[in-house]
Amino acid sequence: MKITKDLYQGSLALLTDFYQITMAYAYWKSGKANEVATFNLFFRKNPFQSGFTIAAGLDYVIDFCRNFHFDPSDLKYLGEMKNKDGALTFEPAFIHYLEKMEFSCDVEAVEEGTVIFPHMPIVKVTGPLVQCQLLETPLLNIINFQTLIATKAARICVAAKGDPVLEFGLRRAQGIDGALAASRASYIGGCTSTSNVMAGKLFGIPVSGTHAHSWIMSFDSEIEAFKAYAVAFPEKCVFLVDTYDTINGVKNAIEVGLWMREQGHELFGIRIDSGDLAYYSTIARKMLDEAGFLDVKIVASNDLDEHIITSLKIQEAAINVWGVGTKLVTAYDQPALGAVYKLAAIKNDYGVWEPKVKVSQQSIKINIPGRQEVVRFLKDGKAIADMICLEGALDDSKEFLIIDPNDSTKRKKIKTTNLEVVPLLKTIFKAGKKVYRRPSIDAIRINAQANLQQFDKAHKRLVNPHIYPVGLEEKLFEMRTSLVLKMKNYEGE
Ligand SMILES: Nc1ncnc2c1ncn2[C@@H]1O[C@H](COP(=O)(O)OP(=O)(O)OP(=O)(O)O)[C@@H](O)[C@H]1O
Ligand SMILES: O=P(O)(O)OC[C@H]1O[C@H](OP(=O)(O)OP(=O)(O)O)[C@H](O)[C@@H]1O
Ligand SMILES: O=C(O)c1cccnc1
Ligand SMILES: [Mg+2]
Repeated sequence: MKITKDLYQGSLALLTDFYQITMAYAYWKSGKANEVATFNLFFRKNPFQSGFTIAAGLDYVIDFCRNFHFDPSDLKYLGEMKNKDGALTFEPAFIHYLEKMEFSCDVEAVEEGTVIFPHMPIVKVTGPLVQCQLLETPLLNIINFQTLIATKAARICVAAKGDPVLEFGLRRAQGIDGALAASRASYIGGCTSTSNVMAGKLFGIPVSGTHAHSWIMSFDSEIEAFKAYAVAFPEKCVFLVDTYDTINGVKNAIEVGLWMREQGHELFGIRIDSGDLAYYSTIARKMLDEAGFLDVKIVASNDLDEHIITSLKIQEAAINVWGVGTKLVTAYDQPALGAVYKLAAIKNDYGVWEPKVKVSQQSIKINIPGRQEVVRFLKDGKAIADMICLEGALDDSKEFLIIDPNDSTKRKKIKTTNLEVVPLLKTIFKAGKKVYRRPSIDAIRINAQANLQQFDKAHKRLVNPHIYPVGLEEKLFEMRTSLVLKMKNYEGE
């Protein structure tokens, strides 16, 4: 069994819900497969009651689209599929059609590391209806998870106030790919390194780590264990001090630190992994300082998240580095983002785009119809509002009224004079050809930090953040309202 060896290489086309294939077949059979459509990928609520979200996963989406094709083994599997009555599920001519299918869509997307908000298209796919449809599930699978984890990591880093955050999640992550994708997204969100060596190799993320309790337990004494570790790693050596008795462990770390100093080496840090982290870190700091180890770092771990880190900061815990695993990579308090992928427009026989809407009893679930753009308005480098508008709206006017999609009484006037207007959607594929240069993972991480800098700290507050204004441009709002009313009448409500 090959586990991840072939992942992201060759065909991943069957990594989709069966209904995408059945729809593809039915589109093909009814002659609709090549109608041109636009789908938008967006989410409806920031995760973790956060005031912001960090986009991640586009690099996987690019790989997925570039490799989009059906392998002979995929075609065989689908071609041999039978209904209960024994008849083939898909006609051979459809299997042949899939064999010849080449990715030919336009893709626009928000770059990874960008701060994003509910309702805005994060990925916009335009192309043959059948291809757009087949992309729904894999695109959601990729973007939902990585965006969720990048956001969790960013929140943890906000709590850590600039201290390094080491991602330690592999052992508790959701399987192999969950772990790899989580390490990548955590780094984008601001973590300093991962403990996952494979993620280090695959994505070029720095790897780092300390040692486990088992290392200490395998020796007759803690001192012996520390010394042996220092011999193996005289630089950047971190001792785990809580195997038997934390205060005694710190004493032993100091003793071995002095011994290292005699050999011309400096102890880098200690790690505390249990007990009251505020209490023990404060005592450890005092002991280390008094022994002349002012630069020795104190690493803390053990079920940390943004809220415990905030609490430890308030308690003035003497912690310099945070090791965070389970609650980061599993997005413990909200395990899914809930982004969706909805049809927004179809080109009619006359080549004119027709907006499409899905009506719902819950107004938050009504999608935004039509071909859209998203822009961010910056004033003196600070983000003041985002606008979702119909394509071309920015060419027509310098003044806009934006309206909250969920509450039409919330409105804001924007005059673009003196504002920087930043379009958020970048062209990634044009007619199936990649036109976007993929940034390095470090550039993406820097982009996330730079993006977060543009937002007032009120939006980054971890609890009850101030809601950042994102509105529909007036004409789009009105078009949406009238389309919803029309569709409701049509359905006789
Ligand atoms: N001063 C503190 N303020 C708030 N939370 C803390 C503080 N110190 C530790 N914590 C958190 O409290 C929880 C303690 O968990 P738990 O009681 O399971 O661990 P422990 O008994 O200290 O360690 P272990 O079970 O690993 O030996 C952890 O989530 C930890 O991060
Ligand atoms: O707590 P997390 O945020 O997931 O960070 C990773 C944890 O993994 C390690 O121990 P492990 O949990 O395997 O054993 P322990 O519970 O005995 O410390 C490490 O010492 C941390 O406690
Ligand atoms: O390197 C560490 O200290 C580490 C790695 C994984 C999990 N817990 C701790
Ligand atoms: Mg643990």
